[in-house]
Amino acid sequence: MEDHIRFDAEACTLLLLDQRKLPLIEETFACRTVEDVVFALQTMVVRGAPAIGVSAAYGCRIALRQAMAAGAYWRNELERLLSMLAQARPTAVNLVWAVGLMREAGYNIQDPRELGEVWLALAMKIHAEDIAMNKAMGRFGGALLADGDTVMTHCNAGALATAGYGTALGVIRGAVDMGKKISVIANETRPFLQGARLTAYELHKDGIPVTVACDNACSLLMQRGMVDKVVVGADRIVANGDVANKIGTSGVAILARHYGIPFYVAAPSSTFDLATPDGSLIPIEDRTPLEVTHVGDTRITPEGVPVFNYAFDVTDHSLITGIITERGVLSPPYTSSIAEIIGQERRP
Ligand SMILES: CSC[C@H]1O[C@H](OP(=O)(O)O)[C@H](O)[C@@H]1O
Repeated sequence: MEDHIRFDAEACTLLLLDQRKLPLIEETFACRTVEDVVFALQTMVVRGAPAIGVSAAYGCRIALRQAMAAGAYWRNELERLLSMLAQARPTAVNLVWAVGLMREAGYNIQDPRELGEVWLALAMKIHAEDIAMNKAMGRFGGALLADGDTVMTHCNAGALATAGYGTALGVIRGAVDMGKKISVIANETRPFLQGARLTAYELHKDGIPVTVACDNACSLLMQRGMVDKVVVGADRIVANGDVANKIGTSGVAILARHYGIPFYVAAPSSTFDLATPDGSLIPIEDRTPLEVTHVGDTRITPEGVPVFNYAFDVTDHSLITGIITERGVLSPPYTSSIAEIIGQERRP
């Protein structure tokens, strides 16, 4: 599934497999303007921190084409569009990371046509690098799983959340590629159901045994010894190793600690935010109540009753057994291992 994000350079159009409609309908959503890309990000046509970053990189190229219609004022218009793009979703640091890389690459280029070529090449490099990083994580993380393990995961940190192969699911694919028999428990992950709809879709297509579990079953499954390890993705990992990930992740981590089950996070270096010292400062996205009040088009809560719909929570670094990256597996104390391994900044 390395083609769910495609860019038609001639038409300057971003083509996305519409994840709102999976697993029942496979349909492409076309983004011809920055407004289309922002819509796709905010409504989760495309979602997942690395996939958000790759889509935003192509979104910058679209912004440039759009800005050139402003003639002599194209730079001002471009900056307005880039700012709109960078603010589409607040938690996954990959979004501002990608837009920042594009801005940096184009800082001194005066000719918009030259800038367009530079930005297209960089977006394609970010795209290819993400897949390569995921496969490296698969090798490092796959070695941590044992033949016969049942691995719980939360949300979707697979090919659909990245440019391809996946982070948490990349670790599972890496172990399978090593010849290990791995079964997966996919927490359904209300309210958007990334686990039930997307992780189950990916792994079933790959022939990897997967069972969908209600989020509420987590403790029972662990208590009964049905979970050997937990591997999840991340949207932002900060300097002390605190991790922002899909709502419910911190609860899974607390339960894993209680039952003595190793809890791993898999994420590329582009998901780290070393400028933020700890998880209390990570912006947590507050999404539309409609995702909670409705399942599809069916209302399930009484009119007039308010709901919470925080999209992420923060897992304390003390609950994390290891952080799997493309540069190796980080161990506690994370403040020093992150500074040592991730702090050596490398550009794609
Ligand atoms: C490989 S990072 C995927 C990460 O992003 C998901 O959030 P969303 O579906 O809202 O974009 C979730 O936190 C996953 O772990």
